[in-house]
Amino acid sequence: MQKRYNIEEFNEILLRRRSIYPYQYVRGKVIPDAIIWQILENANRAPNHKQTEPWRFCVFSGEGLKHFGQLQADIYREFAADSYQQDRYKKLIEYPLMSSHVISIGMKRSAVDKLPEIEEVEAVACAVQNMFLTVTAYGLGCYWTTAGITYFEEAKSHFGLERTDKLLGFLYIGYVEKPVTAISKRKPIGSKVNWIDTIDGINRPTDLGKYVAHRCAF
Ligand SMILES: Cc1cc2nc3c(=O)[nH]c(=O)nc-3n(C[C@H](O)[C@H](O)[C@H](O)COP(=O)(O)O)c2cc1C
Repeated sequence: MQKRYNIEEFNEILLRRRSIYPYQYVRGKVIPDAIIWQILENANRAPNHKQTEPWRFCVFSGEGLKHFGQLQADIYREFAADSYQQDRYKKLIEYPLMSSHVISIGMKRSAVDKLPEIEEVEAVACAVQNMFLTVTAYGLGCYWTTAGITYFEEAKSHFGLERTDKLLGFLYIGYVEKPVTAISKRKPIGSKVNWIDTIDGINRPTDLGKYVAHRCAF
């Protein structure tokens, strides 16, 4: 039999995972490298079709946060064209400085003949969720942003990515100033699930959503 884990604790980590933003972090409080490496190790355990391991990360910490902030602001100013906004430029410099670490999230495309691109993107998203849950389990905060320069072709090379690769955003991480206790708003899972257990394939109404909501209400 497979090893059993503490499922209540695991469900609690999932339930409590929230996007927590840099203005909610304790400024200047630095997460130890060992924890950041564990977060990265857990990313590396994500499922991936054809074992391409497409996730690529650049970690920015310490003075590197200043470098990253200025870099993304400069790229934004140079290439944003008509969508340029001065307050966005300022935020791109300031947000990294409120964080302990920023990690760029990249997809390295290696299986052009073997896999549709979306499957390599999906594998990276699984890696990010592993990071998110690890951050939550450590009692830290993070959020994934695709704002700013994420989809700028010109940004890729600064994060070790080439033309066929994709920049998928940035994970900002920090110690949380004031605990976030509210759980995330979601419509019931029952409203998004068809459950078929009849030979004729006819869906029957299910109270699964209610069941899950009830189980999580502790
Ligand atoms: C791929 C992706 C990109 C996101 N980009 C942004 C973003 O650019 N700015 C932002 O404020 N939040 C961003 N978020 C966070 C979502 O807004 C957040 O997950 C959502 O509001 C639900 O809140 P929760 O994560 O606390 O459950 C992003 C989330 C994902 C998955």
